[in-house]
Amino acid sequence: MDLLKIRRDLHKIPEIGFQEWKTQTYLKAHIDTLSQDRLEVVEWKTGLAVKVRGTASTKTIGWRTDIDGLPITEETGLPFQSAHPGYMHACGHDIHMTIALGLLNRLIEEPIADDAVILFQPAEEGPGGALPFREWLKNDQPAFLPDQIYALHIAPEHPVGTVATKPGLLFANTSELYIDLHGKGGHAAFPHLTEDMAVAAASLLMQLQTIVSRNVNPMDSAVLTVGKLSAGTVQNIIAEHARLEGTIRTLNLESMLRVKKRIEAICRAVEEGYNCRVSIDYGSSYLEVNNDEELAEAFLRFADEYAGVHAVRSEAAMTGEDFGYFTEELPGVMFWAGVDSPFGLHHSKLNPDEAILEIMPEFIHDFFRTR
Ligand SMILES: CC(=O)N[C@@H](CCC[C@H](N)C(=O)O)C(=O)O
Repeated sequence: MDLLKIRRDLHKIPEIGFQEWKTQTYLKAHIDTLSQDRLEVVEWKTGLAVKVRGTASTKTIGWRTDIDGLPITEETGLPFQSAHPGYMHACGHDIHMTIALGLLNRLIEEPIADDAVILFQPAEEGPGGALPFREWLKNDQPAFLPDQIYALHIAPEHPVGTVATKPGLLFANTSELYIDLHGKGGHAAFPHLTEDMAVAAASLLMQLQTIVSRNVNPMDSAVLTVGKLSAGTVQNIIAEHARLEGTIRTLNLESMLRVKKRIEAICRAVEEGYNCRVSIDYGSSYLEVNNDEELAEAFLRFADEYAGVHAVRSEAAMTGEDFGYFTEELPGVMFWAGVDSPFGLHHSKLNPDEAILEIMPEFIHDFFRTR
């Protein structure tokens, strides 16, 4: 199986959450070329679940890969860069999918005792595919629901061969944040006759920055990032609409609720102070990823002794991952896997080292044997 070609083919066709139709077609076409003797494949929206029958199964081991891209214009200049203008696999899901296909191939070539399922899950970046996928598996395809589940995420800051994780809390819980401000716009020369939403939004953005520093216990942690701020139409019209788009990250639901209460209070004050209407939409939210203590320790021990792999005990991170909906109900482990790129996740120049493709499918296959 030519994993390099697969990764580059997938890299060219990034699609956002629940639009991954070309990706699904590509994955299906590839799976069709494999020996079908032990395989069963079911489709869910733009995703897929593939079961490989083991030789003497007592349980089902799961592997999850996400499959969506991001709305970012790629700037790597690579010969196989995105053919979809404005979209890019800037979070490594092309690498994740290729590793999953490589693992599938190894499970077919050399079956393990237990059954294995590989879940190709849409919409990790948003609005979140894991929760509805999990519910569908539970209700409609229980034979595809694993007893344990594993997943990786590429880590640009680590060299290839390094895997990093920890027992317990690994990733934050998240909520998207969309705030719209509406007021009276007008001519740039007559500000006293208008309510300028550009100024109101600027003030709101600065006030939001006080929440983490002033309202969250310093011994706890939270992030409030506004990634996009837009207002107005042209340079000489006072804006009647502004919009902030962001994300909130906390380590527990209680802090998430506290941050949201403060956002709402500040928005009410901005309404009053700038004589405008402010509406808040929290979009989609993800549960924190909690690694099973015992399985994470077993994973780290296995990785530590595996030739060519270096195991690191990581810190928790403020990254979000809807894999948390799997670890909510199933014992599982997510880990970082090094890809050594000077540009990080969600960067238009992210360029993971493809050498990871030579290591990971074999490593995961061998780890699955020990489960
Ligand atoms: C691994 C990773 O980068 N995940 C995303 C998940 C985004 C969740 C949601 N759209 C949000 O922005 O809150 C991340 O940004 O951490």
